[in-house]
Amino acid sequence: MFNLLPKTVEIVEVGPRDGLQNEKTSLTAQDKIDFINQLSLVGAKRIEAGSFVSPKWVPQMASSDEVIRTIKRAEGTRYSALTPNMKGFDMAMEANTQEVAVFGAASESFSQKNINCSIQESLKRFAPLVEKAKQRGIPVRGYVSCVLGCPYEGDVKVDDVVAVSKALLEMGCYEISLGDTIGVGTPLKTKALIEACLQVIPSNQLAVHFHDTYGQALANILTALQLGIRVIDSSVAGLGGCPYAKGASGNVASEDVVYMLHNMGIETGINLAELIEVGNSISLKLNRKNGSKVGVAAG
Ligand SMILES: CC(C)(COP(=O)([O-])OP(=O)([O-])OC[C@H]1O[C@@H](n2cnc3c(N)ncnc32)[C@H](O)[C@@H]1OP(=O)([O-])[O-])[C@@H](O)C(=O)NCCC(=O)NCCSC(=O)C[C@@](C)(O)CC(=O)[O-]
Repeated sequence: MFNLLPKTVEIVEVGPRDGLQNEKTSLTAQDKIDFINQLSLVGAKRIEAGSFVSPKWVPQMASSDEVIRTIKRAEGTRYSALTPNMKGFDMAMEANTQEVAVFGAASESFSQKNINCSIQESLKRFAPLVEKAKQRGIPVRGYVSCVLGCPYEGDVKVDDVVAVSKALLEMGCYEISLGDTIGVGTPLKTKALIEACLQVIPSNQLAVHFHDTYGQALANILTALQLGIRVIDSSVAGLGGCPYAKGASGNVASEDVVYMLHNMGIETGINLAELIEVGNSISLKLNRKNGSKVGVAAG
């Protein structure tokens, strides 16, 4: 039944960005630096460390510059940041960011609410950014939001997701992360979506990014694994959500994903016991309930 399962999976820890961007308590730059350093120490190999977006739109990410400059970079770990436009990209480069991500959407309304432009305009905005990144040897990840539903439009067509994903790939993004922004996806819909994306994107260039609003994320991740996906985004303690997707809960908790994978014999390079400690401590710092079932169960 599970004959396609891999020996290893890459976890992209998005807690310091997707997690913190939607928390009511804004952390100091030093708190964020400590948090990211702890994630590096537990063995996270890919960490989304910040976001160079307008501080008027997302004040929680305002200190990304200082954070990325100051974190202690572990050997073999990649630290990335979101960059919606050239201004963000230039700021990311000044902070010596190793990898950046552009973020588009498969829904027009979400694109407008999130980055204040249409899908086509966003692609036009990203193209010179990706070109500049290529010239500097900076890898660019491409996010597509609302792949399984939109907070403003409801159902989203699979063809629309495929079209934006293909455009980002052809532009030069090395990996496309499919975002179930409001966590409405279920396994059969996930399967149909990934199968359609695999028609135009090789499995080693696809990642999945599930929010856990309806408790479906692990089932969807298992579905993605069986279809050959090997890169999973998650957020320690299930932090966060998207400020422009009302009602969206946090990402699937990293602890829950790592627990599932390790117990299926799939390696992540992450020390689960230490990750649980990081999840408990950041939850305390943010004065919120730990959103990881594994974190809570392990105490
Ligand atoms: C994209 C913009 C900037 C357009 O915002 P805009 O207002 O259309 O931009 P603008 O070019 O007209 O500039 C307006 C002001 O913003 C400044 N500005 C312009 N660009 C930047 C920048 N990069 N960094 C800092 N400042 C910037 C610019 O300098 C100017 O400053 P002012 O003259 O008013 O003082 C805005 O809409 C924005 O910042 N949006 C960010 C939204 C966001 O961060 N959303 C959350 C991340 S996406 C997400 O969570 C989904 C994901 C990725 O996780 C996957 C999933 O789950 O689906």
